[in-house]
Amino acid sequence: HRRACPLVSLTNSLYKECFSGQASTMAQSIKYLGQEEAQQIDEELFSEYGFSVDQLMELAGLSCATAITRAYPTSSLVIARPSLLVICGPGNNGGDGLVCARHLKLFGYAPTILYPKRPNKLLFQGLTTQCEKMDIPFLTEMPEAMVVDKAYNLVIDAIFGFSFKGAVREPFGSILDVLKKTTVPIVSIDIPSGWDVEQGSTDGLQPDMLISLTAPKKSAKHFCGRYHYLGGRFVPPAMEKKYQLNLPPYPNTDCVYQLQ
Ligand SMILES: NC(=O)C1=CN([C@@H]2O[C@H](COP(=O)(O)OP(=O)(O)OC[C@H]3O[C@@H](n4cnc5c(N)ncnc54)[C@H](O)[C@@H]3O)[C@@H](O)[C@H]2O)[C@@H](O)CC1
Ligand SMILES: [K+]
Repeated sequence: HRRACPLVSLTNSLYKECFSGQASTMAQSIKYLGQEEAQQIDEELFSEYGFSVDQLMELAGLSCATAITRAYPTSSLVIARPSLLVICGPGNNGGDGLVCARHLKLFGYAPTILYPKRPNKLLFQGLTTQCEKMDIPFLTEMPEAMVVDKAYNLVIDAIFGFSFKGAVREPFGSILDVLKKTTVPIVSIDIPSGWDVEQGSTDGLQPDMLISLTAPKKSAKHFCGRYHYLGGRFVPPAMEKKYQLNLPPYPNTDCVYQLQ
C-alpha cells in the first residue's frame, strides 16, 4: 500500500496552486512548525487562551476519526469486518488516539487498542474507561507483523507527537520495529512516530496517511503517503495571526481539511 516517492511533499505546492491568482495574503503557504514553536503554541492555548487539555484532545481525536472515515470509508476496507488497531503512546498523542478510537467506534469501525504505558492521570484513566465501556478491546501485547496484517485493515499510530525526542525507548522501540515490517496502511496522528519532529526519518515508518493537528510540523515535508489531512479546528484567529500559521479555510462546518 505504501508507495515510494520523492522526499518532498506536494502539500505546499498544491496549496499555492489552489490559491494562485487570488489575493496575495491567500497565496501564503501553510506554516510548518518547528518542535519548540509547536510546544509554545500548545502551552499558550492553555495558559493564555484558557483551554483545557481534554477539550482540545476531544477536538483533535474527533478530527482524526473524521479524516480516517473520509480516507478509508468502511465500504473500502479489504477485511470485511472494519477492524483497526490503535496504538497509543504515553503522552497526549496517545490521548488523541484513545479519543479517536472512541469516535471511530461510533462511526461504525471495530477498533482494538494497544496502550502499554498508561500515565497515572485522571484524564487518561477516564479516556480508557470510556473506551472499555464502549466494548473496545485492549490488547496486552503487540502482535507479530503477520498477525497485524491479517487481522486489521489499518493501524492508527498515536504513539508519539511533537514532544518526542532522542532514541526510542522500550516498549515502543519493539512496537515500531513490528510496524516497519507490516504492509497494512498506517495512519499517523500529528507525526509519524519515531520521526524527528523537524527532520523526519529515512528509515522510519512510512505511513499512508498523516493527520497534522493545529498546523503541520516541519517533518511533514518528508511525508510520502497518499493522504495528508489537517485537523484540530480550534485555533483562535489572534493566535493564527501571531504565529503566521496561514491555515487553509476549513470548508463549512468541517473539522478537517485535506492538504493532499
Ligand atoms: N495544540 C496542541 O498543541 C494539541 C496537542 N495535542 C496532542 O498532543 C501531542 C503532544 O503531546 P505531549 O506533549 O504529551 O507529547 P507526546 O505525546 O509527543 O509524547 C510525550 C511522551 O512520550 C515520551 N517520550 C518522548 N520521547 C521518547 C522516546 N524517545 N522514547 C520513548 N518515549 C518518549 C515522553 O516521556 C512522554 O511520556 C501532539 O502531538 C498532539 O497529538 C492534542 O491532544 C490537542 C492539541
Ligand atoms: K504519532
